[in-house]
Formats: sequence, C-alpha cells, structure tokens
Amino acid sequence: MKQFIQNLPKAELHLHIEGTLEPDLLFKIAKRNNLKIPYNTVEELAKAYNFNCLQDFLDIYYQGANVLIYEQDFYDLTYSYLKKCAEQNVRHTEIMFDPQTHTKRGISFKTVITGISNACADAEVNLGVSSLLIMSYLRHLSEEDAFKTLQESLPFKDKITAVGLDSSEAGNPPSKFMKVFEASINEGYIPLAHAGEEGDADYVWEAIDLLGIKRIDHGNNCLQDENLIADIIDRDLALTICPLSNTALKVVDDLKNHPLKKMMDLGLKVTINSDDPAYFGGHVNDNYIAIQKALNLNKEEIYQIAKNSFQYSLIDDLKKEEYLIELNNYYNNK
Ligand SMILES: Nc1ncnc2[nH]cnc12
Ligand SMILES: [Zn+2]
Repeated sequence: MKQFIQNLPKAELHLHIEGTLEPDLLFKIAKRNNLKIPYNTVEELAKAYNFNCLQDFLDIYYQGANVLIYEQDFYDLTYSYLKKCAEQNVRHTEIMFDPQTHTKRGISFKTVITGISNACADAEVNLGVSSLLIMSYLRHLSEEDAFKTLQESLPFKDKITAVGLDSSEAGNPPSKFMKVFEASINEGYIPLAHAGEEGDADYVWEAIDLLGIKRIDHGNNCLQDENLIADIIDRDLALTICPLSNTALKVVDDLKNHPLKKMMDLGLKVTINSDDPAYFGGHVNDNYIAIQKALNLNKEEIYQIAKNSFQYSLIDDLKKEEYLIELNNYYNNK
C-alpha cells in the first residue's frame, strides 16, 4: 500500500507555502539574514511544534515566517517544497501564500510574488511539477487591509489564480470579507476559503452563500448540518481535508476518529493534503499513508481521492485530462 501511495500521481490542493518552512531551512535563512531566533538548535525549535489549537500554531507559524526577507528566501522556500512534490509524485500543486504576513513587516508584495512564482516556473521545467497560486487574506485582519492587498496584487494578476481566506477562524466569519471577495471575483480571481476547521457549520454556509467559494478548505464541521451536506453535494464543491493538521491542531482527537471515510460514504468529494507540512509532521504522502492506515482505506478509495485531487483542481481542462489519463494508466496497471 505504501508503495502504491508513493507512486500514485496526485495533486495537492491545500498547502500554505509559509507552512513548508522546515526548521533547518529556517535556521539557514535566519543565519544568512543575520537574524536572531529564540531557539538554539533545530531540535529545540522542532520541540516547540506542539499545539493545542489553531491559534497556538499560528503564533509559531507567523514567528517562523519572519525570517523571510529577500526574493531569494521566498524562492528557496518554494523550490524546496516543489522538490518534495517531485519526490512524492505530486504532479500538480495549488500553493497558498499569505502576502499580509510579509507586507506587514515591510516586505514588498513584489518580492514575495516574484520569489515564489520564479520557483514555480523553474520547477515546472526542471522537475515537471505544475503549480498555481492562491493569494490568501488573513481573516484576523480587517477587510480594509484585505482590500489593500487586493490592490497590491493587481500588477501581478497573471501570476495568481485564486483568493483564499485563512488564519484565526473563530470570531472572524466569512461575512467580514464579503465585499473584498466580490471585488476579487470581479478581478478574475476564483474564490476559496478555509471554513469549518474550528468554526461551525454556519461559517461554511456563509463561505458558500456570501463569498461564493468554489472549494472548501477543511470543511470538517459541515457534518454538523445535514442540509449543508446536501447543499455541498448539490453544488459539487470538494473539501480539502488535512488529516495530520487536524490531529496536530486537535480538530480531531485521533486519526481513527477522522470523518474522512464518513464524508466519502455520504457522497462528499474529499482530497488529502498536508496544509503546513513542516509543522504537522508530514507531506502529502505521509497524510495519505496515515489516514489509509487509521481508517483502513482500500486502493479503490485511495484512487478515488487522488482522482478528486485532479478533478477539483483549478487547472485548465486539457491539462486536467492529461493528469487523469496518467492516473488511470497507473491504477489500471498497478
Ligand atoms: N490550518 C490553517 N488554518 C487556518 N489558517 C492557516 N494558515 C496556515 N495554516 C492554516
Ligand atoms: Zn490551511
């Protein structure tokens, strides 16, 4: 099964680039930028990755991102993640980035997007991994701040496919960002959002009804509401599930109790993703392997999840078709 998952062609649809900053790269970048960090060793830092909830994690995640200053830092971060994709047979990835985490510190939007997008372009040529970018608004900040970010993104519109909504969910409902999502859609960005990770089913309703999202990041708490489940199925919205993130942040107490299989049985379209692999103990294949083991998923179910990852990606239809053919050839000749 491990080998089957390793070689399975797949896409990753829920990944924060700042969440791929491994302790060793963090130390390396901090050193070359002459920055002091409050940990002495890679091991000491890794030990701090012990969370009780989303906010615990976010505090450390934003602190880690502070070492990223120059275009080269964003390039190295992104390229090292894309190398990991190639190793794991992730054929396509949809990368979220949080511009406000950096512009708030005086780093220009241009520095961030240029470093990330150059790495993506090089990886497509050198590693054969395709990618696209999702600009995520930080929901703990104001809508006005998100509007400023939208404005800053416009000169780089050709490099950005979608907008997302992340950071502290509780107390920051999708309704807070209705206007900026409307404006983002008018600029041609596809709307996506984290919803139902810590927030309840109402937040998922709002993300669908008020923001018009085309895919749900996490969405676990949709299970609280039967009508919502029916609506998600009716609209054919996929959920980007992140198993190891869910246990690390105590959204789920044990992988054995993870609702992924129940979701599939209900007819929801799910995908498996790593969210913030440097912080949650594994990349996409580690997530597939852990949840397969915990829920005893069979090859057909794993294949279906990988199929969803291409089907519900934002790539153009021709490329989607090519990836699906590659996946089907693999599955039929396994
Ligand atoms: N799992 C997550 N939820 C909300 N915001 C995030 N930012 C990075 N990872 C996140
Ligand atoms: Zn996330």
